[in-house]
Amino acid sequence: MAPSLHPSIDNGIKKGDANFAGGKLYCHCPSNKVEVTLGSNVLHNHACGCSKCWKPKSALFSVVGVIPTDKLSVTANEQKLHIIDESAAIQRNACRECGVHLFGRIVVDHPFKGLDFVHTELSDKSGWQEPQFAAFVSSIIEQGFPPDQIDGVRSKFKSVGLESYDVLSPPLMDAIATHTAQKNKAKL
Ligand SMILES: N[C@@H](CCC(=O)N[C@@H](CSCO)C(=O)NCC(=O)O)C(=O)O
Ligand SMILES: [Zn+2]
Ligand SMILES: [Zn+2]
Repeated sequence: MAPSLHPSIDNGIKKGDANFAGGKLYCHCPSNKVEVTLGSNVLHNHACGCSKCWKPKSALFSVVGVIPTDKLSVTANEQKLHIIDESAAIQRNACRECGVHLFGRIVVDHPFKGLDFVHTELSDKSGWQEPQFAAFVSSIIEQGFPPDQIDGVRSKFKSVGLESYDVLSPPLMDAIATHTAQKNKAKL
């Protein structure tokens, strides 16, 4: 059986709703769930193969999108959250009990500062923006995926309409490079 890329990708992608207004995310604890309320849809939703993003059980990829920080609030059981790695650019706030990542916040100078990274599969609503592309695909090899099977992964993404990249998509990489160029100019 082919390995699961992600449950929301394996059987084809369901398009989101352009007028979707947001909803709540819940961790996987059976009770006293951490609850996060999002006041809008997400942007730049994508599959991510990196080793740091939270993936559901047995999936090779995470699906992660961004939302402005001021549209996100923790509305229940915040005391269960802890930051996985304080030194990472994206500070991933996870539930201490079930391990699910509720949101990742950028606190350092970064082109995406002001945006939080979230996993819309933690919501019980549909209408969230669908994944737009696959990022950090080769990173799954770093985590042990057989390199001779990576073409199959890229083909599977293609068959559901997603381009594969080994970093982020070109428009997002351009935004990061523009930010770096501006910082470099400021130093001259
Ligand atoms: N090969 C590494 C790549 C990790 C990486 O750079 N991840 C990206 C994308 S995360 C969501 O798109 C990133 O920006 N990371 C910053 C951070 O995690 O703080 C690996 O697989 O670990
Ligand atoms: Zn939990
Ligand atoms: Zn990632």
